[in-house]
Amino acid sequence: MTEQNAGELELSQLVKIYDPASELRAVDGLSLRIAAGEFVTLLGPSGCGKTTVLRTVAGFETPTSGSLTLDGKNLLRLAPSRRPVSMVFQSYALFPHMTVRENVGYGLKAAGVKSRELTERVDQALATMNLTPYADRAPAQLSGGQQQRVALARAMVTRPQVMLFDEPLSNLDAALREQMRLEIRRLQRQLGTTALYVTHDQAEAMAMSDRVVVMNSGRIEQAGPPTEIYRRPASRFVAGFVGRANFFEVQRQQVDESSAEIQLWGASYRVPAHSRTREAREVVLLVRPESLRLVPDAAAEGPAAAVVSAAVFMGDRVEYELSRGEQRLMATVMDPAEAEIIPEGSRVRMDLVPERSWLLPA
Ligand SMILES: Nc1ncnc2c1ncn2[C@@H]1O[C@H](COP(=O)(O)OP(=O)(O)OP(=O)(O)O)[C@@H](O)[C@H]1O
Repeated sequence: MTEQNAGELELSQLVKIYDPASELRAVDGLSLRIAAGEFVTLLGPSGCGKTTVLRTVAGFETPTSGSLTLDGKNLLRLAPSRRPVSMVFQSYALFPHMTVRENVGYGLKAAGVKSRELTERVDQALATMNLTPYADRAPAQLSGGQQQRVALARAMVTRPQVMLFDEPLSNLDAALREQMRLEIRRLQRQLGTTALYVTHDQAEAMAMSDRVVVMNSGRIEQAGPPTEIYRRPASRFVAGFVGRANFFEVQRQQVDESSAEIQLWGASYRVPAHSRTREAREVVLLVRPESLRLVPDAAAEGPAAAVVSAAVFMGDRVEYELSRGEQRLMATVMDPAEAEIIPEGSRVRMDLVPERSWLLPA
């Protein structure tokens, strides 16, 4: 691999304390290795430290302690402008008095790239982002989506080893956001650039990332591919933060490291289990809405019985809200026939898909 294409980023034991008097750790001993060319997303609630991590990699913040290396070289010693890193902001941060072409070429000009090469590279970046017809416009004459594409073109034209994204799609409408997710991902793959992306939108994180890092209070709760985060969450926090979740308190007999026998609703099920359930005193069963089965049954009673309190038709699926005493549960049924849609007020018997359920420490 060439120097240009490498880009393994390693964050080790990063700590950031903004205000020594309060001792609040915005980032609390975070370690993360991001492979060259990998797309990693930091996901978590407001204030969990995502932006601080990103800004530390960019060089806009200095960590209180810890190390940061790129391909083994210490990044902390380099000023922000000397780091082979570029950042795309939520607010686009374009220069309003410059044309699109000038905005995109700005970094190359500052780096002293000669005018012929500069023109070629800018033209290429504009073409990649479908911006050629807008080259001579001012940012104010573009839509939000077009402005964000200018910001992307400006970030990629300097051929950074790492691209940082700070909630870049938050200001766009839903349809455009979905389209831009794919565009950013395609561009990142094509360039082979390492990407660190910050969002609090879990769908965005799932759709774009090789790996999702779920953060809470400055620490990593779990890091893994989207399927693992969704299907095999390590904690109740992760399960509840990523996707929608029903939790049931259950008794269990551990079968082995990765499965357990549980009793629920008067039946026994064998379910996959987190390895830490072996030592845990209390466990909880996660059942995603699409793994909760409903059987209409006017005579249903006992713990498996519930009442449909809402049935919402979403086109490709129906989303049910169920009530069982005080508890509110969610069930999703994909693409049901018209006659299969269960009306509000109906009694149902619940069943679960055991292999799609997941036992975790409470
Ligand atoms: N410049 C600053 N000075 C003091 N405290 C700060 C500063 N920036 C962030 N913090 C605090 O550090 C913690 C982490 O903030 P950070 O912005 O990294 O979180 P975040 O996960 O990106 O949140 P959001 O999703 O709301 O942007 C918060 O408690 C925040 O109040």
